[in-house]
Amino acid sequence: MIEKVDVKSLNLKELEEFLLSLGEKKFRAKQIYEWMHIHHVTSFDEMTNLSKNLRETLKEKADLIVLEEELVQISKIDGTRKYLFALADGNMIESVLMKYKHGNSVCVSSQVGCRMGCRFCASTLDGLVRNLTPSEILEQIYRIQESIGERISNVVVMGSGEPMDNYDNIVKFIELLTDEHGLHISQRNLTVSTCGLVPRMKQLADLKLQITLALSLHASSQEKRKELMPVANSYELSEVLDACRYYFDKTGRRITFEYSLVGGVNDTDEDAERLVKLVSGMNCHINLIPVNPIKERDYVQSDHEEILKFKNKLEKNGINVTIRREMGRDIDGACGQLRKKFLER
Ligand SMILES: C[S@@+](CC[C@H](N)C(=O)[O-])C[C@H]1O[C@@H](n2cnc3c(N)ncnc32)[C@H](O)[C@@H]1O
Ligand code: SF4
Repeated sequence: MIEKVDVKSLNLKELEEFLLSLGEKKFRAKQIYEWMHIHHVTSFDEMTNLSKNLRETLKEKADLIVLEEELVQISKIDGTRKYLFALADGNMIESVLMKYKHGNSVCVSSQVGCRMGCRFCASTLDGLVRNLTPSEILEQIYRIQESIGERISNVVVMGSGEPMDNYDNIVKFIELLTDEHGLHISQRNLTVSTCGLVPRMKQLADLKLQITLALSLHASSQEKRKELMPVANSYELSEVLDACRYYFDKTGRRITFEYSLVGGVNDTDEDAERLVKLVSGMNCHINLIPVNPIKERDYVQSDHEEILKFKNKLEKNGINVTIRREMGRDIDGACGQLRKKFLER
């Protein structure tokens, strides 16, 4: 069987080449591109300015990737929505919509599952199933925008999966998401979070994009990081921080460090002091995240007082720090949990 072309993962130039290969005029590509990336139609039949013949050819030769909304949970506390989407092959992924005063932000998944094995994370419990295509990552945003009837202005790649482990597809996704002929989200409104795959972080830096890179740090010593994140067995903390400095040098973009506070594990005074030393002199921002306990592990959240103490220590040393608001506390919290619960059922 000849494989169909995933047209939503093609940039305009590639789509033009595809149309030319079908014996069609180049300008058809722009029309199809707009139907997919601006109007977010769900079938070739809705592309009404194309001839019937062309629509039939497209059905035969191309795939129009569309996600199916399987379930939505809406937080009564802050309106956060958690979506479970079905992919064409039956796999499930989750995405989150957070409503802020400054606009709507969507957190997307980059893989089905994850193979990085971080101890506190529900996404990795069953390992990696597969990478998501650029179209499947984009679709999470398009379906959510269509379902709420409001524009999405911010995107964070912080759902299930390690984006730097799906590098080429993520870079293509960024190109399509920020393209002026599509949804045209500003690069500055996009954050990509990584557990610290050093060579890929440097490769991304070399593209000199204006996106924010977030590093999941979670520990201030190599030993403790290794305990929480197996990826630390491959890269020393010093190498990961050097890659962050490299990213800043190439892009001028301030790095965000994510630090999930786990009670009794990485939340002591000593941890905070080491963290201060580690990032001193760097143009960065630290996001403290009270860990969201998952039932498969016995990690617990730090006490509220400990969290404040930790934050104050950083602030006193001139570090930009925020405690991340726990959005959607009343719906299946940690990413990967909703999918896991659904699969178990
Ligand atoms: C799910 S990951 C996805 C992006 C990328 N793989 C990474 O690790 O940065 C996004 C962030 O959520 C954090 N995270 C995962 N499970 C968590 C939990 N149970 N509680 C709090 N934060 C968690 C991760 O450490 C990471 O900083
Ligand atoms: S925290 Fe990120 S890298 Fe680690 S297992 Fe979860 S999704 Fe994967």
